[in-house]
Amino acid sequence: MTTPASIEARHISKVLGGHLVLDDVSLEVGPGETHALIGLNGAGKTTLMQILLGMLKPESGSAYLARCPVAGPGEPQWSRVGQMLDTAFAYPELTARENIYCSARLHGMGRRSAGVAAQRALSDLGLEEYSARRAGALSLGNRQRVGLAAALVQEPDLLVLDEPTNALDPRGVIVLRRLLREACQQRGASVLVSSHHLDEVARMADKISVLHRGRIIGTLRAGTVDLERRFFDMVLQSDMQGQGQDREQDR
Ligand SMILES: Nc1ncnc2c1ncn2[C@@H]1O[C@H](COP(=O)(O)OP(=O)(O)OP(=O)(O)O)[C@@H](O)[C@H]1O
Repeated sequence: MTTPASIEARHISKVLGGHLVLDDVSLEVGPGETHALIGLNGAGKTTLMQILLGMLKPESGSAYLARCPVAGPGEPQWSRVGQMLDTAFAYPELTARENIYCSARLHGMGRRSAGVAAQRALSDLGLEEYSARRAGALSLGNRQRVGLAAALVQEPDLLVLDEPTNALDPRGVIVLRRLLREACQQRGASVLVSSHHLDEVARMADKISVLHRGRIIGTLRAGTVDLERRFFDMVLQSDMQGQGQDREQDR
């Protein structure tokens, strides 16, 4: 029996370029849950996602996917994981369909089922008319759609998506929101997304964590009114506390 989906960071700290970019970060995304990570540029969102996906090692703390440590013995079942980090990755020389098909194969699907799944993913993301076009010749938004189709093609139940909507048009945003909702409802997926768009996050996520200067400084409920103001209040308060502590240390 497969373990229920979950994504977990436990007390993760990370130093990059001599700076502490993640400081004791913990969060958990349960099965059937969409959790959004919001924060200003440079807050540490991508770094945290890279650690959760085993692409970077933390200085301390641990990451778990479906309760399995990401580093160490008993690695997670990577076929259950769909991810898209930073700008959507696609082999520029391959067509949209070939990119998505490759992703399905790399996630362990057989030839026939990968072909069927790639066709479905192309259709889900509204990419059919571009299916035979080289990824390198697509617009930014359509390349992001290819990246998302490649992340979703094998119907993963562990999804880590870094700013998945930043190049999408409003129709694409609605489509992605529906696909993520279906993943949660139909296969109990755990979804972690980062975004700068608070109103969009409010529609997509069950829970919102605010990451600021490498620390989780609070959580917001998706239904909260005036999310933007609450976000900035939280950031400002954290900065003021930080300045107060600096002055104490200077004495
Ligand atoms: N390879 C690296 N070497 C040194 N510093 C790095 C490296 N990668 C990231 N950083 C620094 O780590 C911090 C966190 O970066 P990260 O990309 O995780 O932030 P982010 O929240 O995803 O930002 P954005 O919203 O702009 O994408 C930043 O200060 C960044 O400059």
